[in-house]
Amino acid sequence: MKIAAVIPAYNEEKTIGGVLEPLCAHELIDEVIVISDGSSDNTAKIAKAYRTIVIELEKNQGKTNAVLLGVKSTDADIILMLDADLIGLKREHITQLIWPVADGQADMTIGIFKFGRGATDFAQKIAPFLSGQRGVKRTLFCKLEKHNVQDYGIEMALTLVAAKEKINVKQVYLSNLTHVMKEEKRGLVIGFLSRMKMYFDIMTSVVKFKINENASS
Ligand SMILES: O=c1ccn([C@@H]2O[C@H](COP(=O)(O)OP(=O)(O)O)[C@@H](O)[C@H]2O)c(=O)[nH]1
Ligand SMILES: O=C(O)[C@@H](COP(=O)(O)O)O[C@H]1O[C@H](CO)[C@@H](O)[C@H](O)[C@H]1O
Repeated sequence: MKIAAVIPAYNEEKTIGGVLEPLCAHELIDEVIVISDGSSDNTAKIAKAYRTIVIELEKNQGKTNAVLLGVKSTDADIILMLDADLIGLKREHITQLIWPVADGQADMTIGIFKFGRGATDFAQKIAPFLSGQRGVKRTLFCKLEKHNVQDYGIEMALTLVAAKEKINVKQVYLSNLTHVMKEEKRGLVIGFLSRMKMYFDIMTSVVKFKINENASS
């Protein structure tokens, strides 16, 4: 059974090294694929210094496209999805996300921050289905194709497909892990506007899913 980590990264030079360090050292991970999504900083350069495959997109294509390109580039049976802006990623978090899927206890894991930072813990407590930290059986990605998901819609779409297919989903708590929030990366105004765009992408993904389901029933 082959396991690949897929890391979408858009201008994450400050944090990507801290994600790749434990990932590349983990014995259960066969491949680490970084998709630099039109980054204009040193994200790709830093990623290349590790045991990784780096796909460099010339233009920004959005998180969903970046992840799906990464999945298409590997024949791994299990995909570990991780964001490149995590702070505090440890070996045990990686094991927690992949082991239930590798061991057949679950088809997808969803990682929830706990004891990281108040704001990011709270966001994941109220919307665990949005988390970008997941172990996912490859077959689940095939079921996404007809939904034409874009930008920040991928996690919501995976969650909806999993519920529809009644597949086994396991939530795992990732202690002392957090990420850099949009407002911290881009400033309050642009960060807030990016957050609103993200919610729009998520809603669009729900609407597309419902329309497709109604059309095929
Ligand atoms: O157009 C984008 C936006 C985000 N990301 C990556 O997707 C992950 C999750 O993004 P996040 O929720 O942190 O959003 P952001 O704060 O980057 O908008 C991070 O690794 C980003 O670098 C990406 O590859 N392309
Ligand atoms: O936690 C959240 O509310 C959002 C927004 O994250 P930021 O705090 O703006 O980095 O991020 C989560 O949801 C996104 C959409 O599903 C995912 O792409 C992120 O990976 C996830 O962390």
